[in-house]
Amino acid sequence: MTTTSPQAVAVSAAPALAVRGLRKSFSGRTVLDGLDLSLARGEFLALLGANGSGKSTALRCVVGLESPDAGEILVRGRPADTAPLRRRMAMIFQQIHLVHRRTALDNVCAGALGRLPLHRSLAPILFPRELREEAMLCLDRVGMADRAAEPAGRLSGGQRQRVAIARALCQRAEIILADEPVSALDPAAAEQVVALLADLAHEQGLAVAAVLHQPDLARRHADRVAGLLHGRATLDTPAATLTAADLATLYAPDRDRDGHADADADDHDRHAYTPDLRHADREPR
Ligand SMILES: Nc1ncnc2c1ncn2[C@@H]1O[C@H](COP(=O)(O)OP(=O)(O)OP(=O)(O)O)[C@@H](O)[C@H]1O
Repeated sequence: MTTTSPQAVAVSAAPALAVRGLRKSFSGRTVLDGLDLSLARGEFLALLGANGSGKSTALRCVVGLESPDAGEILVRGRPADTAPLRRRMAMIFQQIHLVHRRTALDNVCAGALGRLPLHRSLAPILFPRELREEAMLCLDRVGMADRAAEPAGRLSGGQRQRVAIARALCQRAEIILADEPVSALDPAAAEQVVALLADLAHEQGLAVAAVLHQPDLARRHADRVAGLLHGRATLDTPAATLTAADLATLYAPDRDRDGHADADADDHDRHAYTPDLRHADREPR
């Protein structure tokens, strides 16, 4: 008879990703101030927050592009400080990092480089047939199979972002972290890419977090919204119940670190940034 240890049960029930007490300063300036976040399998989380609130730094710390000063990053309950656990995460950026002269298919195959023997990863011609087949399935999943042979540089921004997502799938990432994936896209392409990220969470069980500067997109497609203010998650709410008041608190320039109004802020600062709240208070989905 096999028995499961309480520790193993705790790990299997753990969220796909948990961030606890994350701290990061640059030159003595606090950017992350004890950030807590969690992300479940099958969940699409939108990260909102004003410029400079620490969203990119948080994602960069999670994937290991920055070293946090303190805090814990757990993947399925285990510290994410080993290469195999880090490979479970893929990051997608606003600036899409594809090799433009290579085909979409080659770029997607590159997602598997971390698990290929070195000699197979040196030249695309050596990508094994099985990998190319897997990459084709990934391109098909993002609706780009018919452009597989096209050099990435000839694709539109939205198409390139979908190829970057296919590359994350080919990496077999379980967690996708997207930093402003649609900020450079037109509204239709942005809607398509965010809907795709939501589908990957809901249909494939991936854990997906995306920094968005469009509360409306978050409301339409995300399950949950976390809002960062001065490097802390001060808002955590189902996306469907996100209110104009939530957004006003998050984006008001005159909020202190606890989200309270700062009586000293002058009127110019107070009106420096007004998010588009026109649709924020409509009925939940
Ligand atoms: N490598 C770095 N060195 C110094 N300062 C940095 C570094 N990276 C980020 N910062 C600073 O940390 C603060 C938070 O930056 P971050 O990019 O995380 O914010 P953000 O919420 O993603 O903003 P945005 O919405 O504008 O992308 C900013 O003031 C930024 O200048």
